[in-house]
Amino acid sequence: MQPARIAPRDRLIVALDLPSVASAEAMIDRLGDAVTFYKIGYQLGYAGGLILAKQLAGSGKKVFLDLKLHDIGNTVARGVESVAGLGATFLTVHAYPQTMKAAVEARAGSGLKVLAVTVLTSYDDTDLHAAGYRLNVSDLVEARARQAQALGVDGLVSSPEEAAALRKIVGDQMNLVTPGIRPAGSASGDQKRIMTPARAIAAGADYLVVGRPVMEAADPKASAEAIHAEIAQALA
Ligand SMILES: O=c1ccn([C@@H]2O[C@H](COP(=O)(O)O)[C@@H](O)[C@H]2O)c(=O)[nH]1
Repeated sequence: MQPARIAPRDRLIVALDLPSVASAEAMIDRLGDAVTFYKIGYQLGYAGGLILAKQLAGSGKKVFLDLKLHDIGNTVARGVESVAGLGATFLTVHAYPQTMKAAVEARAGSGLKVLAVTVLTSYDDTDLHAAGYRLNVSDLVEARARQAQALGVDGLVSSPEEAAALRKIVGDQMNLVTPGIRPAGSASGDQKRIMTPARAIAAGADYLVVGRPVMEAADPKASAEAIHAEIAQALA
């Protein structure tokens, strides 16, 4: 079920959820060769992180820009064109048809892959209903995955809880990228749909996104290496 094309150590994507480029650079130094793939989201992106993203990509690390774009199609397309020049591997957009269509068209010819965020991993059914949706999480994730696939989106962001069902729907052509990863004993924080690294890989996730369990660890490098070991064991 797991695509052989992904190097095992690239399956861990560490979220650089930090307040400044200086703190991110210190963390990258500390993590060294334990991390090959970094995610930059709102916190660091709005604090100079897009320049860091370009430098990281230029230095041989892989970069996931988790910008979760959602706007009118023209604005999304122009934004994606700008992001395509940064050398990132992945960019997120919210899984709305106009947004996904614009992003896919705008990334054509670049190396950038567009990921659609299906339903945020901090949401459960109650949260979705409070936001005005009638569907439950699993049905909305699946409906959005089908739309994303039909529109040519490169991958999906979901909880690992949905990974097995999504694999059946989209096969192995779309990347399944899963936040909501919590090694045994880690605090869940605001995440509501979580799994351990080993269970997420066994469920069919391609990439595991991990932030606080690494960023807040006493020894972040040891934490990342422990996740790699769990991934390797699950793949064996
Ligand atoms: O549905 C989603 C989409 C994105 N994220 C991002 O992943 C990391 C998770 O961080 P943790 O500290 O491991 O919870 C964070 O940057 C989110 O913005 C997500 O959690 N869920």
